[in-house]
Amino acid sequence: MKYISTRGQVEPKGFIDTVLMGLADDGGLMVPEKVPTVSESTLQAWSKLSYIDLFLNIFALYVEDEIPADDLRQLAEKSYANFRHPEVAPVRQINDSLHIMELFHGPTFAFKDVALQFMGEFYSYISKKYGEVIHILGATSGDTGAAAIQGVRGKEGIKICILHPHNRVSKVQELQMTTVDDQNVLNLSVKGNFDDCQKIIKDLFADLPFKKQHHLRAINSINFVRILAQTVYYFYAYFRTQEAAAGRPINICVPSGNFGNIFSGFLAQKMGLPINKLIIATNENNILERFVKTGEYKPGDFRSTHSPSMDIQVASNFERYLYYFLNEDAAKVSAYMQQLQSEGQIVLSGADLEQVQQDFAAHGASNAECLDEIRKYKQQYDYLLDPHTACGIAAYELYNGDNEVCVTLATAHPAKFDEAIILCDIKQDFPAPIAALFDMPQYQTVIDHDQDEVVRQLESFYTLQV
Ligand SMILES: N[C@@H](CCOP(=O)(O)O)C(=O)O
Repeated sequence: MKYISTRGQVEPKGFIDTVLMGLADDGGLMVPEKVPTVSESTLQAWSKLSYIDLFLNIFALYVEDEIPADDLRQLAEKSYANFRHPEVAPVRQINDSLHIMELFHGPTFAFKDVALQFMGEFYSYISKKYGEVIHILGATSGDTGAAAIQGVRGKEGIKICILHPHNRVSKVQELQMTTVDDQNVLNLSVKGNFDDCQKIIKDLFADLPFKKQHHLRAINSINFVRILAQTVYYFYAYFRTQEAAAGRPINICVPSGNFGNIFSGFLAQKMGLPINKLIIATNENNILERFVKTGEYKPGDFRSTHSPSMDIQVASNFERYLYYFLNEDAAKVSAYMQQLQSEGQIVLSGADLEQVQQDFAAHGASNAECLDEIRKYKQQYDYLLDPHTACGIAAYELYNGDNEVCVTLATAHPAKFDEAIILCDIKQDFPAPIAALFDMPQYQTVIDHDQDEVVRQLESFYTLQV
């Protein structure tokens, strides 16, 4: 299995080099040269596997012999040992048509742990086995940062710097990141929004001499391994719902900001998982909804919402979708991305738009809708949704058809977003690890939205002996 760039200017790479490269050196995103497909009989055989065995079977198709099978098993077992649920990602049936896959049983109570616990172990393995220097640079709207830091804190040979938007993440998200006192962690709180943070890190990754000199590694979903690790739970969700669905089509509804989570579902579908509909849920930052409904992909005005992890206008994995949408034509992808940069938009119409609408349905929930869903599900089912999952539920209610079953992905635990829960007049008890954060000192550097300042911070952090 080799990996290539969506823009076609990178020599094919193996799995490990692809992970280490992160953002492709030509500015594109790495994708498998050929997506492996699985037969019906394989799906049948996989449907009874435990989460870890399923993970190993799927990874085997992408990693081939680059990592010995025993090593990969150890890495996977270590990655999921800290999850609070033995199934890793359990599925709960809420009513006849709705199932919720709880992806928040990892150390930082968000779906990001599922991939980032593995990435932490993987980077540590690569650092020990090959002596690679691992200097992680990432941007977060709240959840990725906390999960990435948790995945590598205190690990030898690894340093991590995370940019988050100052005062634009929830209090718990901020505490999860900034109460970590390990010397290998640097939190930069940037006066700006998530898109500003993501742009800074992408520009630094695109500066190849800088990237090489400082051994920059990515943990965001620009890194293909993030996508792959998330693909596993789509298979798991499908298999765990099949019995209750009793032959009815199964849809999956996905709260998504950076398009990484939903793209993992798209990849699972491409591999042969018979997901009926992929439903994108987002908030008032509804670029993805507008794209699916009108064909116009155009970043709009940034809004602060009750679901801050999805406060994103420029969705980085959109480019991976474009690549497959354009029949893997890298020259066309480059032209579209060039157009996005110069004209600020991409517009699809006619048969192209119809194709997009076959691939996805999408809904951007308003702030009011989000809170209404939280109240409603607490009242009707005594189930407390976090605000991102609530946006997902709003989308499920709109797009799940009669006689269809839907798995909505619960991407975070409500305790991470008490600001929204309080607005619904609901009182929740915090799980102990979250409650403990409020008594801890914080470590972060607040900086202006200024790339040169980030460079200065990185240069001193990466040369620091820890
Ligand atoms: N919602 C994310 C934003 C970054 O997305 P990623 O999937 O590319 O890491 C967050 O919580 O940080």
